[in-house]
Amino acid sequence: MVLPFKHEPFTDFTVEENRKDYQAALAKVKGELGKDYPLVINGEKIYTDDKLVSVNPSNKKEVVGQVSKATQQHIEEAFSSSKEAFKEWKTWSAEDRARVLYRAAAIVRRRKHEFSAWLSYDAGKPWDQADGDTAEGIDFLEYYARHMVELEQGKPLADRPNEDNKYFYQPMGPGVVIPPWNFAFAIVCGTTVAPIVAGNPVLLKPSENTPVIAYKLVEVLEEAGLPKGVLNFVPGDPAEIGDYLVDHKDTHFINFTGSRATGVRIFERATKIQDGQTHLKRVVAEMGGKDTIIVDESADLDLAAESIVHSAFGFSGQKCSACSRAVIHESVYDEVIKKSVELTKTLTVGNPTEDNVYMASVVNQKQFDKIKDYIEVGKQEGELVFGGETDDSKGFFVHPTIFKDLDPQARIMQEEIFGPVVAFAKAKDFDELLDIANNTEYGLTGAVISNNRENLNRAQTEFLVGNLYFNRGCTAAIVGYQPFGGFKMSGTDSKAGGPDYLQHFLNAKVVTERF
Ligand SMILES: NC(=O)c1ccc[n+]([C@@H]2O[C@H](COP(=O)([O-])OP(=O)(O)OC[C@H]3O[C@@H](n4cnc5c(N)ncnc54)[C@H](O)[C@@H]3O)[C@@H](O)[C@H]2O)c1
Ligand SMILES: N[C@@H](CCC=O)C(=O)O
Repeated sequence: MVLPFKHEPFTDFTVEENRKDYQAALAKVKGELGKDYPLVINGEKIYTDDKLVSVNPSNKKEVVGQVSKATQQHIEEAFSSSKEAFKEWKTWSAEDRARVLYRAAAIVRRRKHEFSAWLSYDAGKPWDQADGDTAEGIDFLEYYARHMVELEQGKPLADRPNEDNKYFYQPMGPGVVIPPWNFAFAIVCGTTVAPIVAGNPVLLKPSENTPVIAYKLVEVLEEAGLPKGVLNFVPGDPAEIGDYLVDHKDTHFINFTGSRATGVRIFERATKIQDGQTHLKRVVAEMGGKDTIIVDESADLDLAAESIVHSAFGFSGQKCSACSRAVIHESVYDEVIKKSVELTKTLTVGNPTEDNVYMASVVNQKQFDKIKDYIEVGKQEGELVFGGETDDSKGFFVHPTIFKDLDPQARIMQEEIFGPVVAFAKAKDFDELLDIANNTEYGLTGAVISNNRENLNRAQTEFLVGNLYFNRGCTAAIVGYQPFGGFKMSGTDSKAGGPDYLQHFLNAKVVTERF
């Protein structure tokens, strides 16, 4: 019997036994570091000489694994295998496809800390963040499986005398999944299994930063009974195979999550019809954010500081949902900054493959350098009130950093930093709080900390973001509870983990019969 969907509980690391279990998982994974991982095409494991090397971002000398790189020739083979696999896979009932996902969820659940430990190594995730990432992956498996079974019933239509109308969904064909590194299990898993459970074969090109944990998902799905060719694993250099995957005539959909620059490039390229292409490509592109928490004069100021600090610095701000702008009513501005600084002082920074720290390193040298540059920009544009330290001698460490007195048009108020940097700005009334919140090209998440119902009601329609939160932080959406996706240049508002998501990978069909 399949129980109703309920999200996977998080691990409480204040419990000694849970801490010990996590340390045991880290030790197990440490014993498996440095291995070689193959491409997987039509179920066949292919090792190439050219490799992506994944290192532990908190200890950059430690090699997590080496993953074979796919060439354009491998992509051709993967498309052939997908087209062949589609013939069978599309005939499976939704229940049978869903069972593969339920089984995969059970496998991951049994090995939950092990998956999270891989995330601590491959993506530099602190324990609670890794645990949340793995739990979200399990949720995507459980949620999309149930939802596809429901969707297979189609939707009701009006009927007339002597006429029967049916509305139902059919899979589209092979497509490409291109995820980011920052939810290296959850987003890879969700963006892959959604089109698969809908009946489509997938070519998965994981991020070059976190290919090892992506391979672990491929292993699990194979163990769960996914037929060969339905999921082809084609890691590689995006400069060599990115456009090739997107442009390919056999690509029916591109399920992309990542930066605005890459998303826009994919969106544009996908509109060009290639020789031999017989369909329009669908593009799901979930992109960056410049997310704001606004605090009015009626707010609980401790709650405001807690919401800002945890949304800004959880996983070192490397979430599309992270709070990078705090816009505060002038009457409570100084107090909220003071409380935020006090709370930030309590956060620990270290190596999550050794300790249960609040923050770890950022993902790589490129991100480290970029964030460091933004900290210098912030010093010119505003006043540094806390943090600013960086150290890349062993890992890519950036300490939590707070700036105040920013002009709303300042670069650090407008550009996505994707690091542990938050900028405070002041507003004179609720109109100005909302104006500043909306003055970016992004529209992903936001939060309002307020006890004024009129202000909350206004924000509901006037704060232009896909995911808006009242009296809590702006991160940590949960599958089935807060479907996720952004407005404006944050993306196509696909609402991952929600009731409209699978339709992005399905063709709706109407059949009418006259009697
Ligand atoms: N909106 C969301 O749901 C969401 C979720 C997570 C991350 N993000 C965003 O993702 C970004 C961070 O992730 P990232 O650094 O991996 O982003 P990125 O754009 O650099 O890379 C994302 C993916 O695109 C691939 N890629 C790069 N160039 C490509 C090309 N020319 N063609 C095809 N694929 C290409 C990469 O290899 C990777 O797999 C941030 O901007 C963050 O806000 C958004
Ligand atoms: N869904 C995640 C963010 C994903 C992007 O990085 C959240 O809600 O915090």
